[in-house]
Amino acid sequence: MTTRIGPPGHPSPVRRFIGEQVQARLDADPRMERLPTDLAVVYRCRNYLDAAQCKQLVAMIDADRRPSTLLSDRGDTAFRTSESCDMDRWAPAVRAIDEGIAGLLGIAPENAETMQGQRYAVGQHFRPHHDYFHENESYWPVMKASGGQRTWTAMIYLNDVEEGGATWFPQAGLRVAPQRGLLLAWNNMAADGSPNPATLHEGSAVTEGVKYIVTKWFREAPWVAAG
Ligand SMILES: O=C(O)CCC(=O)C(=O)O
Ligand SMILES: [Fe+2]
Repeated sequence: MTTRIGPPGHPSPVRRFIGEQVQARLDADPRMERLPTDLAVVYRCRNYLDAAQCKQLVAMIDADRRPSTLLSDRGDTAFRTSESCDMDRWAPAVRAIDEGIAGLLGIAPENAETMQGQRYAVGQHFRPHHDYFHENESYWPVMKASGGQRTWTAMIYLNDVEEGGATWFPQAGLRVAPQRGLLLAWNNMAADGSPNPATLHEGSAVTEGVKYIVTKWFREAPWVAAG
């Protein structure tokens, strides 16, 4: 999750295969639109969720939110200032959406971490980071044993935001403004299955209003919850 110097990982046939399979599936799905960059594989789907589904997830986030945490022990509390929560995977509404996203990507639902809800108030942000694990960080052995590398990310905006709150990929040159129901999905790996540094992204600060999202991170193998 950090932006340290040095290669974050190595090529991998398994991750390469997952990348190709999911990309082929999304290319064939008329709902999906590939965003214009050669540096990363990023798709958008407008109105993936309807207003009622979004409203229900927002209410669940509001009921359960607490200050967000970081995986890396960078000790920088200003890095991710939003609030977040694990969504209850057994709640019927969450379960249906979980399974829907896994089906959309064609990845086994077991490979996904628990869906995470996130809320940003005015001024809150998530500074530029990678969703993949840096394999030279101290947390890697634990992550490797619990499903391995994060391959694809899927996130959904649950509301329109008055101003700010875009998801910005500074290296890939993409900026996506929040829009209720819009799903964004990208491969955190490069074509050879190694972590792709150009997937660096931030949740820019909200300047007016509040922003709600849900995020799903898919592992290369079935995910085993820590603890
Ligand atoms: O809030 C955003 O737009 C990005 C969120 C994000 O990067 C994440 O949850 O990993
Ligand atoms: Fe992220």
